[in-house]
Amino acid sequence: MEALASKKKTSAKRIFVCGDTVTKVDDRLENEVKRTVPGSNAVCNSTNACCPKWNGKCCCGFNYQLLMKSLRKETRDGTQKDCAEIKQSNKTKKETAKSTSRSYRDYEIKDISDIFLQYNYSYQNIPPNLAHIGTELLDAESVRYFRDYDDEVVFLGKGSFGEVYLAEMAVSKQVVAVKLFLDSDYLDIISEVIITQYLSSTGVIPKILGLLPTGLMASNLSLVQEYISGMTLEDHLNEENETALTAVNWLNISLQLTAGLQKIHQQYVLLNDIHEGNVLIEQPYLRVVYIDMGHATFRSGYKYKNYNGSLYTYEHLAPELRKSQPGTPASDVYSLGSLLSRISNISHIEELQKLANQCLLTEPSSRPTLSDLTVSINELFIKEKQKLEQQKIKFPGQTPNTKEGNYPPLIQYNVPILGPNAISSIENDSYKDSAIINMYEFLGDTKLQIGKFVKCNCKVMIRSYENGSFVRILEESRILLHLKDTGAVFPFHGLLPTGTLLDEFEIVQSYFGKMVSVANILHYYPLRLSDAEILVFFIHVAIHLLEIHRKEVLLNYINEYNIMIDPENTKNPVWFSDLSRATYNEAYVFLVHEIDLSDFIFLAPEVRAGSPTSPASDIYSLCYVYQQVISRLKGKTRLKILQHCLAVVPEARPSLPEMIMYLRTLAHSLR
Ligand SMILES: Nc1ncnc2c1ncn2[C@@H]1O[C@H](COP(=O)(O)OP(=O)(O)OP(=O)(O)O)[C@@H](O)[C@H]1O
Repeated sequence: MEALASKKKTSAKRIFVCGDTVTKVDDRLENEVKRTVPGSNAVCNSTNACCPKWNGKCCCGFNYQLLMKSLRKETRDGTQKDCAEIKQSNKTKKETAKSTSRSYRDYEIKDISDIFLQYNYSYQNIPPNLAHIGTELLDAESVRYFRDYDDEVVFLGKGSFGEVYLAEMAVSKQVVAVKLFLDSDYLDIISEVIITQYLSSTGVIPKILGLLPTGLMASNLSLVQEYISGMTLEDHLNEENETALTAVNWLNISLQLTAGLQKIHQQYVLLNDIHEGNVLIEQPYLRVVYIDMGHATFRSGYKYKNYNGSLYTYEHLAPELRKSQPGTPASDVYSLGSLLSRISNISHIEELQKLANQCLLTEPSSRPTLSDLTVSINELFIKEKQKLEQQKIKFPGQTPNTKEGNYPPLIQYNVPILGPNAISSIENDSYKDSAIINMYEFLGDTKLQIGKFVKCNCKVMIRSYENGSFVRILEESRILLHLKDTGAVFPFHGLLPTGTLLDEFEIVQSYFGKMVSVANILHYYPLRLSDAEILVFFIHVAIHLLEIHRKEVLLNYINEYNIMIDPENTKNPVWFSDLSRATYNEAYVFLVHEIDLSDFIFLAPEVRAGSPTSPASDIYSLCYVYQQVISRLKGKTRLKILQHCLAVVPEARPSLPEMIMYLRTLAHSLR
């Protein structure tokens, strides 16, 4: 008992039990290699050039594994004790953890660059090999393992080659997952690391922060990666966990799986081992991330060896892989098909099963390409999106007595079409207006210009969409007319034709020169605003949003760039400027796979996960802007963010009247 207690005490102090360097073993390795292969370099000239899986490059002409084995044997007693603490705690975890253990490590590789080309994956920008890819070697102190109440390191999961622990970077405090490789070959580890690093830019795998030596042997390494907070796809598919995911969520996941794999293949990488345990679904946004590049190959096909016939039991692998034939992009498509099939079972989306069946065809050339598959799943997603968007929205404050259709249908609003001479240009470079530039930079496919409306000799803002559809432009115009009396949007003057096509229309609205966006305020004027001024401004914004919701409109796209302020107008100082995604009495579903979710952090989590928008999702976005403003008020009284305002569960967020009341009380207390 006493011995146990004292052991605990030591372990609590020694957070970095696995933090020694590899110098010692590298020195020994170097000497040994120099002795065995005169003229060669110990861990290869460039570590990257060593691995057979990097396009078949192997620079070391000696039996590396044999050497490592003998070194390991020699040093076993001394060096391998370094990770004793973590391994000890693993022992217990091993018994409880669900093992996805697979023992088909033996493989051969075959260059298949030409096959990637046949799949229309461009050869441009694909390096000949990955010899240039490097990964930072971290020192022990840079990573701190989290410990639970029992002082055990926090275990995240286990695979056949490693165990994964929760930690944080000591300086940045970024939470990370540390994969401790167990009984893995040094070259395999480096291969996994290099391919993971190479794929970093795709955004569909966890980012690598570096490699952490965890003992004296070269293979005593841990991979430090971005922590993905969520469950594996396997957990979601496990019916015991009765998932709350809806059909649109599942289609979102399927789309990300397909588009994500396509991004990986576009880099000439095959994963060769796609299964439910190797996909993480980040909560609450349902971002799909492929983990475990342990079998991934660059420019090459993977050929599993099948000494004892056990490969036949791995049903997620394509038949050609199970027959020990080399893999191609179609082999990954087969494994993807087995995921889609399971998703279709649980979500009851029959059309998805049809697509999965095509992926699961025995003949690789009969399986669909990933681009065809993305198009087909996208069609299913859009069908589901339309169904959801047509559901009537329940706005808070609407009682059973509230009359249905309080307001006229949008079609009743007549949209004026302006003549060719309605707008004259403004000479003095008005496009340099900072607010406009600021909005312009953010809007991407939207163009904003300023002109003079001849009829009233006043400044107007002209908005055009690069890929706009007439139906959408018309709807936005009618919503602007519908909201006219709220004062929450810039007065709408009409549509300006710019070409001969129906989609070529620009929206003309009033423009008040002195206004700035909240983003401008944040970037240029943060210290000029007092807490009280900030509060007054947010009370105005919240009241405007309430008026908009009362008119049964959702904005669906509130961020710091499209809330405009006129500091000199005390009566009505704020406007919402972008109604390109606003809906009247309907929800909006974002095409999640088409947008870079990291740019849309102001959207409510459920919306980023593919669910329809709601009054609560507008409130989330508003609070997000509010939080942005107050968090940048350095050196001032920090106004507390409204409790639950950014809650993950929409029902937990306050209503707008509650928010307004809270902000007013706060403003009152500051007087
Ligand atoms: N970046 C991460 N963030 C959070 N959890 C992770 C992360 N990476 C891995 N995990 C957890 O650890 C488990 C094992 O990781 P991983 O699949 O990489 O190990 P492995 O030994 O290579 O597995 P396999 O047997 O599939 O080859 C995963 O199932 C997951 O639960």
